[in-house]
Amino acid sequence: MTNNTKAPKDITFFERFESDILTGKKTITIRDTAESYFKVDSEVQASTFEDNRWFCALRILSVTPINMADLSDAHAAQENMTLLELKAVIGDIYPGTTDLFVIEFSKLN
Ligand SMILES: CC(=O)Nc1cc[nH]c(=O)n1
Repeated sequence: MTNNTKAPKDITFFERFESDILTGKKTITIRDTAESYFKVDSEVQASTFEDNRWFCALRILSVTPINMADLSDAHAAQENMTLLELKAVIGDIYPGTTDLFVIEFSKLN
């Protein structure tokens, strides 16, 4: 039997976000549809994108669709950025993409 359900246990972050996650300053990540499949309440292992180095486990608290235009100061605060910085970062990572997902998490260890 083939199971095509995606149930990934891992998520990668750019190294520059690692310390903010470990210190609890960054509690969301904004991803495109390709990375919107995380299950609420699941535990995922966080590694660096650059060298795939594990740095912590996370609990997924919510996965919420959002349009780029609706990103707010509250989202920026959860990313430890200004809204201007957040929109620039997301625009760099996902150029031309407006359909996004806010993935809220808590650090487990
Ligand atoms: C590797 C990668 O895409 N990392 C991202 C993307 C968006 N937000 C974030 O916190 N980290």
